[in-house]
Amino acid sequence: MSDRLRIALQKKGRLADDSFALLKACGLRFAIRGGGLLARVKNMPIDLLLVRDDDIPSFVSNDAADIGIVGENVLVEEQLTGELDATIAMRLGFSRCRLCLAAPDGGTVKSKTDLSGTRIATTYPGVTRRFLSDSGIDAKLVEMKGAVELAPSIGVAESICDLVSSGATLEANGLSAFETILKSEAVLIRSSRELSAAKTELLDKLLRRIEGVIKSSETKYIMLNAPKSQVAAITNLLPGSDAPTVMPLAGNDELVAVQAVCTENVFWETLEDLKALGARAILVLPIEKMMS
Ligand SMILES: Nc1ncnc2c1ncn2[C@@H]1O[C@H](COP(=O)(O)OP(=O)(O)OP(=O)(O)O)[C@@H](O)[C@H]1O
Ligand SMILES: O=P(O)(O)OC[C@H]1O[C@H](OP(=O)(O)OP(=O)(O)O)[C@H](O)[C@@H]1O
Ligand SMILES: [Mg+2]
Repeated sequence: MSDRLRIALQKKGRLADDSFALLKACGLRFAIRGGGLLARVKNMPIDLLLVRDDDIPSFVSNDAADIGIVGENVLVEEQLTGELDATIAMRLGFSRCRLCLAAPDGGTVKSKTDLSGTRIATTYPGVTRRFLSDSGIDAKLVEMKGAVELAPSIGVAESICDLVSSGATLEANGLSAFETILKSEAVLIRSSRELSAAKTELLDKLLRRIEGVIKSSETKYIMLNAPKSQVAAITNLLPGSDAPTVMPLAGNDELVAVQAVCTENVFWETLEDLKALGARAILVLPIEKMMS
């Protein structure tokens, strides 16, 4: 293989846009067009292999790609159902969802204790089978390729094991989740193969940049004016900031300016609490890049 680092990515779907955006935020310049399988990064020796998400773990395992971005659910399923040399190098925090057991509202299956002797429809036989065996439940799996939420209404299973995010799909089909068997997010995977020195250096650089992008997306710069008497209480409320800068305001003896880097999410509730303590002119600013 050439010395260009090859990254397997989902071409289109729930992972694709955030994967492309993450790599672009890391400074990779590329364009995804038409039906091409390979996109070349213009400013770094990196190629993007654009494929169906299910193929990503095996491509990484079989050396068709050096690394890949895939849902943890797909990685774990492939680890359980095949011989796979691919493990998580970094968690990426997007495409969060959970693999859940769900059954029709008002039906006979209400919890995992009702599953014995029933049929469960799923596209994740490996993870579902592991859960059943760990829980000592003897149920039959009905493997499907998609549209699993329809299985109970067409009479092929009493419950399903499928991905849930907002819960809208379950609700639209009159189903309720009663057990989460796997929590998932997008992950960057690699094999145990040793990479060339050049690729290792490039991968390390990419991983550090991804870390920086994830950290800066959670980090905000907060600026506000506060009554002097409330500075201690106000700085206590700033999420994940340890040393705020406190400065005098020209021509004002009662108020001071407070500025801090918050390393945790700043929610509307925090701003409301700050305001209740007398903070004014509160600004929350994004941080574009970070490196410590
Ligand atoms: N509703 C959701 N919300 C957030 N993430 C999700 C959701 N559904 C799935 N995912 C995550 O995104 C991954 C890809 O989902 P998608 O629906 O695009 O897969 P797919 O239809 O199998 O795509 P492909 O055509 O590449 O095979 C899933 O494996 C999961 O990790
Ligand atoms: O809880 P929700 O927010 O409704 O999300 C869950 C749905 O999302 C995924 O399917 P997707 O919409 O990607 O379509 P697909 O079934 O064609 O993969 C998943 O397979 C569920 O069906
Ligand atoms: Mg798929």
